[in-house]
This record gives sequence, C-alpha cells and structure tokens, in this order.
Amino acid sequence: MTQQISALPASAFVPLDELDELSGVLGVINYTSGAGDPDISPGHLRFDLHMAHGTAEGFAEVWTTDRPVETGESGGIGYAHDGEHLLCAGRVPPSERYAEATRAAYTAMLELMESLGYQRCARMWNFVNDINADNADGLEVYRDFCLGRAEAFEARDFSDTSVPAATGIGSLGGGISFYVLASRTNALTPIENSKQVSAYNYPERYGPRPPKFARATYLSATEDRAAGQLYVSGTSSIRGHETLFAGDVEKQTLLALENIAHLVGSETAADYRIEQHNTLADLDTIKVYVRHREDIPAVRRICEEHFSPDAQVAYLNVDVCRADLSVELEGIVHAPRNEP
Ligand SMILES: C=C(O[C@@H]1C=C(C(=O)O)C=C[C@H]1O)C(=O)O
Repeated sequence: MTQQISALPASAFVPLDELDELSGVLGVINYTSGAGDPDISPGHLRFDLHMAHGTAEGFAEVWTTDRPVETGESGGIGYAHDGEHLLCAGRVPPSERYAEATRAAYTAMLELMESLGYQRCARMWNFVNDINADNADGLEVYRDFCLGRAEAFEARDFSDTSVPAATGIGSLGGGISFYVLASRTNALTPIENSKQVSAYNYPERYGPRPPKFARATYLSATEDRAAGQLYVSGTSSIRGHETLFAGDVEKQTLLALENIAHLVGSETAADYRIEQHNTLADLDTIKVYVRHREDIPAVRRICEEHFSPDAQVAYLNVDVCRADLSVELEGIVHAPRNEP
C-alpha cells in the first residue's frame, strides 16, 4: 500500500544489534540506555538518547538516503546532510537551570541550519531528563526548557506559524538532548488541530513561555498535494488546552488517538489543501511514551486496535511533559494512500 519516495526523508526502526548491516545512512538515533553527545565519526550522525531502561528495550531510528552524505560539527551541534535533508543534534548537560543553555544550544542549531541552507525545519525531538521536577528556582524543568526554546526561536525570527512539529518528552538521563530534521527545498506546511489550542497559544498557567511547536507538518517534494509526508507531533490527552482524564490511562490513550485521527484525517487535510485521507492505520514509525511501566500492556492493547499490524511501534517508559499526562504518541505518515 505504501511506497518510499526518495526525495522525502526515509526512516525506520532497527534493533540495536542489527546496526552493522546498514548502508546509505544519514543518521542513527539510538533510543538506548545512556545519553551521549552527537558523534559524526561514523560518517553519519550518531546520537544516543537515554530512553530505554536497558539495551533490550532500546531500538535505533535510522534515517537513510541514496545521496552522498556530508557531516560536520559547529558550536556543539553535530550534523549530517545530503543536499536536501539535514539531521542535526545537540545536548544541554544536566543543570540546575536550563533556559539559558537551551537558548544558546537552540540558537547554535538554528544558525547552523541557516548557514547550511536548510531552513525548512520539519521536525524536532526534545528529551528532557527530570521533565516534571522543579529547577533550582522552583520552575518545572519542562517550563524552564520551553522558556529557552521560545527565546531562541524569537531571536532567529521564527514566527509561531513557522515552528516545526515536535516532541517534548521525559528522558532517563543526559540533561536535554535534541535532534532536528530540516529540508532545503521541499515545501513545508505547519498544521494545527482544530480540537486543540495551538501549543504556542497556551495560556500562561502552563508556564512563562508557551511550548513552540506545530501539531504536525506536511513535507512535500513536488506540487502534488497527495504525495507528501506527515510528521505528527507528540500528542496527548489534551482538548482545548486542558488535560482530560487525569489518572485514567486508557481514556487518555483513546483521546490522544482521537486527536491524531482528527489531525491526519480528511477534515484537517482539506483545511490545508492536502489531498490525503489518512486514518490511524496509515501512521508508522510510532513512538508511544508511557509514564508508568505497568500501564504499557493496556496502552499497547488499545494501540493495536487502531494501528496497522505492519506499523513499527516502539513503547518507551518515560515521563510526559505535564504531570497529569500518563501517555503520549507520535508518528509519521510516510507515504500517501493510493485510493482517493
Ligand atoms: C503533549 C504536548 O506537548 C508535548 C511537548 C512538546 C514540546 O514541548 O515540544 C511537543 C509535543 C508533545 O511532546 C501538548 O502540549 O499537547
């Protein structure tokens, strides 16, 4: 049903012990048992995130390309690019306060994107250790991170409607690790969910500066509005701007899925002149973040009722950006459905 289009980014999940057999690699993001700094010594970007409680539950997200890859490092940001897509990564070490270092690291990354000519920022992932803990000033670490990120985007003249799709999720160590996918020429459409307040418009009660991200982005290599890819941000049990069903992981999972179904579905697509009619069964390379390990079987059961049996799905036991959220999901619609 699906086919890969080489002008668009390609990614798949690969077991950690099968990484030797890869070719044509732009980047390998290891969801593994320890964090590291970005590494370009393999001739592609390699980045370790502390997202697994042991290597047995880890996996690698591998980005491939059929073009030659160049790598480099600038201001602590490691990168790999192939002339059309850039993957870059950075890390803010564990600290008592994060806003300033986050602003600096994000600014370095946005400057790098500009200097290399990859300004269409499609997707960002942010992994925040102790995300719900207070920093040294009593501000929640996630809110502290959001403050620095917002300042960096503003300093680089990113308007709210040009911020990427993103994930901001807990991690098990390493401070704040982040990586980004940006494009040189492909058309990028940021997408919002009409059932949710845009994150960048959240009221101040969620923190001094709102989280700057789009609910999804649509990336297309041609004029054909049916042929693009859809990057779905981390999505949770939020309607309007409020958390619903705190303490009920099953209801939270169902509402998060409903949010994604609406975001990828026909009604939203029509609003953005996207000629696709996706359902949850079109989502792939899905990550499901579950706060309490004991909830994973129930969440998995609900997910399996909605996703394609062919979809790659990874379950990670980490904290979520609001203390009252137990679950969050993200994924990519890699290629369009053939039927109208
Ligand atoms: C779950 C939400 O936000 C989370 C935090 C994000 C961030 O700060 O980059 C992005 C998506 C989600 O991972 C939400 O606000 O709906």
